[in-house]
Amino acid sequence: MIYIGIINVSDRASAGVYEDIPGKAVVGFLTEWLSCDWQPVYRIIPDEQDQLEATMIELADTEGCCLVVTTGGTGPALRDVTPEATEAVCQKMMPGFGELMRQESLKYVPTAILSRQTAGIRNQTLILNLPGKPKAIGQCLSVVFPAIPYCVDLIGGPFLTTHENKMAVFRPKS
Ligand SMILES: Nc1ncnc2c1ncn2[C@@H]1O[C@H](COP(=O)(O)OP(=O)(O)OP(=O)(O)O)[C@@H](O)[C@H]1O
Ligand SMILES: Nc1nc2c(c(=O)[nH]1)N[C@H]1C(S)=C(S)[C@@H](COP(=O)(O)O)O[C@H]1N2
Repeated sequence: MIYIGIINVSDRASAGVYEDIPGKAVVGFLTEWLSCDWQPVYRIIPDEQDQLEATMIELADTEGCCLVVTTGGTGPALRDVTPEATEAVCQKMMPGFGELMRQESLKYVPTAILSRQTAGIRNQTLILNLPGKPKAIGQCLSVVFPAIPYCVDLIGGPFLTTHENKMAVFRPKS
């Protein structure tokens, strides 16, 4: 089975003040796009760096997720520590993901540059940050997703397939 982790990083969602709209949106897009069998491994946690690092490590190392998507905690506010946690648990950073998502988000909001969203590799897991705004989820995930299956191939993960009419992915011919 292919496992994909989804972590909603939000003080308010973890306290039950918000319904977890961003996390559910990630599951919704992946369900629409992926044609392979997969299962979500789902967590909602507060913006606490230690807890976030421990959760990323658990989903990558123990649950065996090939991809972990976080939502929220990427901004400049004091409690926003998702990029720091991502960097702390990854051996390799993948700055192109953040660059492309910010460029795309700028088409929608001038505050796109306030997100420090990034991505990185922990062993055989790609960890990807999305902003917490529900609308940002699809805008950001759809623009980077075409490169994700090949990235997962390159780190020795499972072969992710998609419905071509919903989400066309790109794998260079070897
Ligand atoms: N379920 C939701 N419903 C409506 N808006 C949401 C929801 N989740 C997040 N947002 C919006 O996205 C913004 C950023 O979300 P994020 O989860 O990073 O929260 P935050 O601003 O860090 O606040 P906190 O961590 O205290 O909950 C929120 O300020 C809010 O405007
Ligand atoms: N596509 C998109 N990107 C976005 C936004 C948005 O509404 N749509 N909001 C921005 C704002 S206002 C902030 S503060 C940062 C960080 O959001 P986060 O703390 O919820 O991760 O994301 C930015 N990126």
